[in-house]
Amino acid sequence: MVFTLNFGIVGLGGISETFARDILSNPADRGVKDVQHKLVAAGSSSEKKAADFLSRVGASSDAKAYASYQGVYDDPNVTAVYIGTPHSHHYHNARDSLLAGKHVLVEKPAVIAADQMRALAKLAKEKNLTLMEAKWTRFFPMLKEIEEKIHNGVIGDVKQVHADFGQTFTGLSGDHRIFNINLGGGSIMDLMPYPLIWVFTVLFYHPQNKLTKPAVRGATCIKNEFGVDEMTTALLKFPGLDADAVISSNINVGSVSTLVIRGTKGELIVHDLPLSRPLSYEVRLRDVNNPSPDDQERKVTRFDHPIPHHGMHWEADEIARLISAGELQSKRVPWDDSILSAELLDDIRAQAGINFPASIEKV
Ligand SMILES: NC(=O)C1=CN([C@@H]2O[C@H](COP(=O)(O)OP(=O)(O)OC[C@H]3O[C@@H](n4cnc5c(N)ncnc54)[C@H](OP(=O)(O)O)[C@@H]3O)[C@@H](O)[C@H]2O)C=CC1
Ligand SMILES: O=C1OC[C@@H](O)[C@H](O)[C@H]1O
Repeated sequence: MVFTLNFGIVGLGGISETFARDILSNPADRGVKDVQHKLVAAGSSSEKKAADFLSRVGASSDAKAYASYQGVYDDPNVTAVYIGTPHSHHYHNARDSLLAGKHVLVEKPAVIAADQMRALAKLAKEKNLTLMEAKWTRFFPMLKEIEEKIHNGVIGDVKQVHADFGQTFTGLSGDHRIFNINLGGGSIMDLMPYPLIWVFTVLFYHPQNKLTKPAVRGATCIKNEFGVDEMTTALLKFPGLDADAVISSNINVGSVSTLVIRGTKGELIVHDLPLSRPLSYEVRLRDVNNPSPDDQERKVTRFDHPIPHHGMHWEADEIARLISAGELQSKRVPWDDSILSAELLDDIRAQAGINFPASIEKV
């Protein structure tokens, strides 16, 4: 029996379009047989924008176009709402959806401040509804494979993760969400969630870490003329593992993103980035009996993982399975995961000196 999840989407920008196309792709293309998705409604700042969106992405002709988000929340055909609005709006949109009785998949970062995530989790529990942050990369088969290998000691004891995500945003005005402090702009909120996804995968969820929270041991940023961070670097300490993570993000110089995991027996390097959607990796093992690791050739094995379509369908499959099973939260992105990443982003922003308006942080 195939479970069909009826989605409504609010905030019809770039990522909502990618998400819509992915959920409407054939599940067989990714070997999925138990769930499928239908796009039944879209809510926007204008009805025409919503109608054009639905027709462009190939939704069925009975899908409803609304000139408001509330139209989607109140539509009885909608089972789950996908929220693709700017960061500042996630909390309020997710709250409104839950209050209207809808399950929620909310774009990353789910909230501006950790207290907002705590409030959403409490509300979802009270309403008996499924809530998940759209940390889509957590659901990639490649990431699951890397997680398993690292946790099984493929590169020995893991000592350091170096995760950097840079992407340039050129030709945009200060009103654009990426540069607008009132919309939660800057590299920390937009890109840093991905270095964190990798650090969580490799270190936080490492069995020997026993879910011990890392400490932020410093964060520094460069601000741009609009007052948002355009480049940030932070250091995380995992005392349970005796391992560190260096994470960085930038929206000014882009350049070559980096993801290297270093262990006592070698390295695992992720290639074909961005960090949000990588396609391959290599495991580089040294001869542990050789006392001089720097001088020696590594035994290198490469693994390729092409992604069918864009890859956001896997997170949609996850929430469909959760809803079908009556589960409120995902085991791969539980509410505590979203709360912890929000706490770390709060801490990084505080140490880097980035203050958002109180109006977008409040519960
Ligand atoms: N998972 C991923 O790979 C990606 C995730 N994202 C995340 O998705 C979210 C949206 O990003 P993206 O699609 O690039 O953003 P866009 O700017 O392209 O779209 C955002 C949409 O939100 C709505 N909106 C509501 N209020 C505002 C406002 N005050 N200013 C601007 N837009 C508003 C608009 O839709 P409408 O007019 O229909 O209401 C707008 O089109 C962000 O949280 C971002 O972090 C972004 C890119 C990739
Ligand atoms: O989530 C994201 O990943 C890819 C980036 O292009 C985008 O700005 C960001 O929001």
